[in-house]
Amino acid sequence: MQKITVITAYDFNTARALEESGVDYILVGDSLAMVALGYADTKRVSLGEMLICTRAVHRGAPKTPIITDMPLQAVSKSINDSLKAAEQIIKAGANFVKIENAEKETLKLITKLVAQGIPVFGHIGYTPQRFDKPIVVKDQEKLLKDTQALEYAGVSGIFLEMIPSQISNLITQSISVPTIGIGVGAGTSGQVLVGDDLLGRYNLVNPKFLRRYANQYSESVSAFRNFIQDVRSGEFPADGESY
Ligand SMILES: Nc1nc(=O)c2c([nH]1)NC[C@@H]1CN(c3ccc(C(=O)N[C@@H](CCC(=O)O)C(=O)O)cc3)CN21
Ligand SMILES: CC(C)C(=O)C(=O)O
Ligand SMILES: [Mg+2]
Repeated sequence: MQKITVITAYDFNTARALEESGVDYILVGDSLAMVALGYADTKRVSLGEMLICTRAVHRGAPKTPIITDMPLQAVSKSINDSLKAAEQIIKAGANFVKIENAEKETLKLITKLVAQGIPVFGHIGYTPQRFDKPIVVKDQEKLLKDTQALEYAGVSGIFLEMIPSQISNLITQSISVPTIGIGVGAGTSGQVLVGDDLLGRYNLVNPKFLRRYANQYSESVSAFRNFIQDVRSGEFPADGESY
């Protein structure tokens, strides 16, 4: 089977480029909290902010399946509020919601969402909404139990973040839904990276799992500097560049 590819996007123009690239899924990750909004972590992003980005991505990539993260603020309330939040995310253009961890309350929520026809991806291992800093999660027994519980709850697939590759392989072999890995080795059904990370556009984290395919941050700085220099020296605008 061909591997599944997932890349995050938070805005219209990045979504356009992703749709043209032929990626399998676009993830509107709550990583947008850090990457697009400048918060210190993913915990404080609001449902409203996730909705704005989901709508923008849907406009840019109307044909690509979109997965949107349920923000912590939408899952730490009553189950009814969480259900309403998920409905709003789907109305904004997402095809799936993704929810971190496999605790009892989370499994209950997933079961209800699936029963209402809202497809869900799970996310276990390092789950940033519940941890203060990145760690590798190694409790094989718990991870296997959690995956089975998520599959039973009806998830469409499971994101695995920062767990040892042997455990990730074991999980992938033991369930019938696809696994999407980040920092868990090559044995998963697919791989995900944050789009801004792989473009070299966001350089405030440097995880081992990150491969950079461009250096857009430094390219941006030098393009901005060139403009500034051209304006200051009178090189811009030239005669043909005005009305
Ligand atoms: N831009 C970005 N990329 C991501 O992959 C990402 C986010 N944001 N935000 C949400 C989570 C957080 N994730 C992260 C964030 C940082 C590291 C990281 O810097 N790891 C380093 C340092 C670990 C440490 O501080 O101890 C590493 O070497 O793995 C890993 C995963 C993955 N997700
Ligand atoms: C790192 C991926 C899996 C994610 O959850 C995000 O971008 O928020
Ligand atoms: Mg996330």
